[in-house]
Amino acid sequence: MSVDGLPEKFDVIVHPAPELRGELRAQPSKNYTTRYLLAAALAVGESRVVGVATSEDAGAMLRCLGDWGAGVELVGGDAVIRGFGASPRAGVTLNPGNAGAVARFLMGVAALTTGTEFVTDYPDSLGKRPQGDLLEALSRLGARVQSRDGMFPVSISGPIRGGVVEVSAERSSQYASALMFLGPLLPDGLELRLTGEIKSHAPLRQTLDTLAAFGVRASASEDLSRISIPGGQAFRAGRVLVPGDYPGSAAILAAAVTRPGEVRLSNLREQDLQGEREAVAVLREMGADIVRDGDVLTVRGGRPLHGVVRDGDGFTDAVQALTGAASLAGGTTTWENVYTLRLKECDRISDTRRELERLGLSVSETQDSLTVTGTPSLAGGVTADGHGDHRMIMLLTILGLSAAAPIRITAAHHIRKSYPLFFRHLEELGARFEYPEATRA
Ligand SMILES: O=C(O)C1=C[C@@H](OP(=O)(O)O)[C@@H](O)[C@H](O)C1
Ligand SMILES: C=C(OP(=O)(O)O)C(=O)O
Repeated sequence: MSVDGLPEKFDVIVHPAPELRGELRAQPSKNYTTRYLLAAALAVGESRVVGVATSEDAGAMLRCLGDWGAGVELVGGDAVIRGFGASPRAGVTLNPGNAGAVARFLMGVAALTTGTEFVTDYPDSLGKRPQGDLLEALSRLGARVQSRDGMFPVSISGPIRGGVVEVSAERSSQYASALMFLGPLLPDGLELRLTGEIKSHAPLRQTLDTLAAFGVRASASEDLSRISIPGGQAFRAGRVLVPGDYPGSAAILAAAVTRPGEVRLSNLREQDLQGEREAVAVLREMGADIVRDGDVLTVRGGRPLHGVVRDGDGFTDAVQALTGAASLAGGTTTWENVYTLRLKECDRISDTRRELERLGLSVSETQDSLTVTGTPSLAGGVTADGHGDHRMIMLLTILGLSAAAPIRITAAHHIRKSYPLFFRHLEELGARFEYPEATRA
């Protein structure tokens, strides 16, 4: 039984919510869960990752680390990891499911082994996402690499010594993060040169933060184009606490600002490297009433909102949620510099335009931007395609709560990739859902 108690595969019917009211604790951060679990496995000895996420991506990381030889035990809400240090088991086939960051981080570390295979049971999602930039960097460092045109399935064989290497950061920051986990364990370390226009700076800083939390030395230029990681280091086992998750909470906040009522969301620390923290400022700029008291945000919903023009790259995983608010706001919103959204679980620019148009909204796109003109009176009464993408499902749910008639979202169980309790949390606030059998995989 999954943590949400819902069927294995389901569509969701989202009923209009007259108001949202109540208190929630933000779920554990996706990005810190994946990082802390990996760093714990790269340490020798026992680490405790306190309050890990229960999502599919967290499960994928735990499963792969276990397959590589780490001891993995879930104790209450914590993960106790006995690490394999610099010696993950060779000759293993890993399946990271649909988890992009997990897949990329593990592919970097695979250069420590004399051979690791990567497969996915999500050929239409992770299987279509590009891995070439990372594979090229590993290959230039001397690893033997095979792939299907830079995509899954992939095989990587080391060992390698390290040194100076360029890696493109134009399509994803995850390639550079992957090398940052590998670098300290190589004899010669890594001098990373990030090429192209660097995207997603925030997750790179979260990786640096994680290395520091595990006693690993690394230094970076201010613009992150040069990252220097001395070799021959060890990750130091210890105890780390996973902070609250801003990307998933952005969806709760967007739902709360667009309905009448009052919602308190705790466990969201103010000083945090998650870029999606900016969702709070963006919603305020749109006219939302959100007040912070320490780690608690209080939203008084139902205020009229207006559109904004923003560079979305700094809060990439909150763009879908904020598009939910923008779709219900007066005027037009544009997210600029969001090309990388095309390379996520679905094409979050074109697929979003299609779904919003199906709901009667006026939307346009360029190669690297998305523009939506909002409406305070959404008709609903349609079936929308969740595109197997948790963040698309969050966006459509936000709209369903405000539409005049219910919206059905296909294959809504994919919410579990990052936020298994999303519907349950909204139910606690008064929302109403039905969970009929899924009409697609
Ligand atoms: O490093 C990470 O944990 C992540 C980096 C981001 O990806 P990109 O760097 O591809 O934008 C983000 O979208 C993803 O959900 C998690
Ligand atoms: C894009 C995402 O995840 P990943 O790249 O880790 O699959 C996300 O969480 O929205």
